[in-house]
Amino acid sequence: MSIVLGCIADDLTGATDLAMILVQAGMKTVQIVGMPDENTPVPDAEAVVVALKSRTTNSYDAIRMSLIACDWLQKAGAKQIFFKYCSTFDSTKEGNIGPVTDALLEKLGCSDTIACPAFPENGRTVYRGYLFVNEGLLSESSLRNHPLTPMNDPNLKRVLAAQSKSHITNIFFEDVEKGPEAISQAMKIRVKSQEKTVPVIHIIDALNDNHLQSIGQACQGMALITGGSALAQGLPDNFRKTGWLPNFIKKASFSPPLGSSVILSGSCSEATRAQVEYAKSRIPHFRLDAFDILEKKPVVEQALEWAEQAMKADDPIMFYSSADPEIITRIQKERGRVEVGSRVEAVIGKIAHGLKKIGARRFVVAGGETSGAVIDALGVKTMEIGPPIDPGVPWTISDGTPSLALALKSGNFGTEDFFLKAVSQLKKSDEIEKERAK
Ligand SMILES: Nc1ncnc2c1ncn2[C@@H]1O[C@H](COP(=O)(O)OP(=O)(O)OP(=O)(O)O)[C@@H](O)[C@H]1O
Ligand SMILES: O=C(O)[C@@H](O)C(=O)CO
Repeated sequence: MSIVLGCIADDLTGATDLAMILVQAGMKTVQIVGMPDENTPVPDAEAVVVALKSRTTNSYDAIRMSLIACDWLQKAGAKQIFFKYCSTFDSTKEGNIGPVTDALLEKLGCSDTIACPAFPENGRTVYRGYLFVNEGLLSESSLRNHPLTPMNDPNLKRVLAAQSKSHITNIFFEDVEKGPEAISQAMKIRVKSQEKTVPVIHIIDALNDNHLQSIGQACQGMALITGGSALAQGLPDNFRKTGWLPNFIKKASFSPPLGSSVILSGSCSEATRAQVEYAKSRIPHFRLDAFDILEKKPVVEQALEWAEQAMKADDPIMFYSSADPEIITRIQKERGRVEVGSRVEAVIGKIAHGLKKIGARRFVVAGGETSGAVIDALGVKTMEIGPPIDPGVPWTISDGTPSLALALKSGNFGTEDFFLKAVSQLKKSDEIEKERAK
């Protein structure tokens, strides 16, 4: 088996989201955590997703990491590179979506690429170049209060033009609706009519999965594509047409390790806060106070002491630092956004490490940055993708001994009962396994 599609994701939960969509579309997919190097074995897979932590780093580092990942994927045989970012286009004024796309365009020698964050199943659609979250504009959604990447402008052309040296164009819904041929044609016209000698990035409208399928088909043979995970659903068929991918889909097996279940939430999104509230009234929980963390109180020790007792019962337990926007704004004003974020992440990582030592084997983590910190602390290098819990969030199993079951949830994904649903999904699979073994 050789790699056909090489993906670079700018955060961990986004990578898992993409890997799940590729698996569902029939590609054997492995996720590599962090930058691969010459010692990283090429997995036996058709698609590889490299999960970086480059969404909120400085642009220099984001470019450097993405180019190294791209190089590795190309050497491993990838015929197309997919730069995956958030379906809500999470980025700062400086980047990193624009700078990384520019650098990849240059490296791959492309005249153009596309940018399409749409993820209709999760309510993200693009119409006339404006990004919508459910029924409203991006800038009216809770993403305007994101602690690291507040999104206040829904006009993707404007947002990307501020970050990128490329020429930004739009391909509107009317062309997309007509299908792959019309989309390809529209892209060609825009590249031809471009007077400057810079590459072109086409922001493409997409309101539903049919549109994404058409866009995927129109991208056949394009060396670089960029967008949200849902864009991937249209790609495997291109590879089947060229014979790079078999026409049958093999179902992968999934056997999660046994052990205690823990929930770690560092996401402060609206969806996660509702999920935390839901779980709080049902399972033992421990609040991580960001002010205590900044004052260097022994939060990790206290949390683990509590966990040793709480884990004696069979219930999952939850740790959360998730807080309301007013509290976040206050602490960030006092101590700086980056400082607060990284200190809280470090503490959650240490707690995860301690929990593994005392028997936790099933981790549900909320938040992309938080998941990155947890995975680092747990020493996970690769992950195999298992069954979906909710759109965009699968169970996964890590490499290494002991192996761990991990559900890494993007901040805004999942239903209100997500945490408990994820845990009971594995319990059900344990019961089925027990029955089978009888
Ligand atoms: N109480 C708190 N006060 C200030 N910052 C916090 C607090 N709790 C968590 N944080 C920080 O907020 C950030 C949340 O980002 P994270 O990526 O984990 O979640 P998210 O943005 O909701 O998820 P995603 O990136 O998947 O959309 C992290 O850096 C985390 O450390
Ligand atoms: O695309 C999304 O919304 C997610 O995969 C993600 O990246 C959130 O951090």
